[in-house]
Amino acid sequence: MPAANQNPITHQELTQKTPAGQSLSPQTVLTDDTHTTGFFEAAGLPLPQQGITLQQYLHQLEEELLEDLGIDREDLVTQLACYLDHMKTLQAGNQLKVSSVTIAGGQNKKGEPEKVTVTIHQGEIVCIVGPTGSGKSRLLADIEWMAQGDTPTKRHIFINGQVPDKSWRFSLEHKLVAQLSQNMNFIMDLSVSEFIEMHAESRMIPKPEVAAKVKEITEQANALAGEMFYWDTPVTALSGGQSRALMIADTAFLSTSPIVLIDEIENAGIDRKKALDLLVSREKIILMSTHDPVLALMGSKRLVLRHGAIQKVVTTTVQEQQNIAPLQQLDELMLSYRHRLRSGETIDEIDLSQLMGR
Ligand SMILES: Nc1ncnc2c1ncn2[C@@H]1O[C@H](COP(=O)(O)OP(=O)(O)OP(=O)(O)O)[C@@H](O)[C@H]1O
Repeated sequence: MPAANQNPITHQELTQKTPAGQSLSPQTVLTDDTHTTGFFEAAGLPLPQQGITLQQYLHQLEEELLEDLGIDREDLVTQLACYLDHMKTLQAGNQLKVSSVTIAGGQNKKGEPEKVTVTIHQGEIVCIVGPTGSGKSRLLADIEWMAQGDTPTKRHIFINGQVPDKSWRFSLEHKLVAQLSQNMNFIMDLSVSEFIEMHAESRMIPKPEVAAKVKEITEQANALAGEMFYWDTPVTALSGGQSRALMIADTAFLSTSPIVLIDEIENAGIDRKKALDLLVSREKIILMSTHDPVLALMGSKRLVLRHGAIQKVVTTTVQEQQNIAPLQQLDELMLSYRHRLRSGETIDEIDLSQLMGR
C-alpha cells in the first residue's frame, strides 16, 4: 500500500475542483468500469482497488509518483471529471444514428419567405450552388448550429425529423457535425503527427492503434495534396491546400460525426474527387458548397441559392451524371495548363485533340 500523502486534499477543495454538472464527488466509488480504468491507465497511475472512493484513492497516491508524472491531486480530479464528461458526450453522439437532416425554409435577405423543405438522407451528397454572396456559407452555418429560427435566415434544422437536443447545439463537444471550412489556419505549435495524435486521443482511439492512424492519415492527405509533407512537419508550415488535405483525411478516418459540411473544396487545389471518395465511403451526410460543375454533378441533388434563400432544388439527372466524365476531361486539360504555368513553361498552343477524340 503506498504511503499516505502529507497534504491530503480537503473535502471542500475536492468538491470545488469538480466541474458543475459532473456526477463526480469525493464519495464517488471507483468501480472497474472501462472509463475510469482507461483514464488511470492513460495517466500512468495505479488502478484503484474495488469499492474505494475517489477521496480514499487520492490519499493513497504517493507524492513521488505524482511528482514524476508532473500532476497534483487537484488537477487529477479536474482532468478525471472532464474525461468522464467527454466520454459521456462521445457515447451520446455515437449512440445517435443520424439518418436524415431536414432544412425547413425561413426567409431570404429581404425577409420574404423561403418556401422550401428539403430532407437529406444518410449516404447522400447534396451540393449548394449560387452566386457569390447568395448565402451558401450561411446555410452551412445554419446546419452546423442546428438553427431553430434564431439566425438571420430564420431557418429550422431537424435531425431525424425532430428538433435536435439542446446539448448537441450548444456543447463545444457536439459531434454531430464536422465542418471543413475555407480557412484552415493552424495556430498551434504542433507537428502533423502530434496534431493527429491529439485528435485520436480525443476520439478515444486505443493507444496501440494511434501510430497506424497517424501513418494512414498522413499518407491519405499526401495523396490529395501536391507537394509532400511529413509526420514531423509543423502544422503551421503546411500550405492552405496541404492543411485542407490533412483535415479531410483526419475527418474521414477519425471523425465520428455523421454530418460533414464542406465549404468550397475546389479552392484548395487538392484532388477533389479523391477527397469526396474518402469522405463518402464513411457513410455520412455530406453538404458541400461549390462553384465547380464536376463536384456539383456528383451530388444527388443541388440546392440553388439566391438572395439568401434556397430558390430551387434540382435533382441530378442521369444525363448530368454521364456529363461528369467529359467535364472531368476538360478539367484535366485546364489542370495540365496550370501545371505548365507553374513550372514556368509558356502556353503558345492549345491542344484540344484529346477532347475531340473522346
Ligand atoms: N436569409 C438571409 N438573411 C439575412 N442575411 C443573410 C441571409 N443569407 C445570407 N445572409 C448574409 O449574406 C452574406 C453573404 O452570405 P454568404 O457568405 O453565406 O454567401 P456565399 O454564397 O457563401 O458567398 P461566397 O460564394 O462568396 O462564399 C452573409 O453576411 C450572410 O450572413
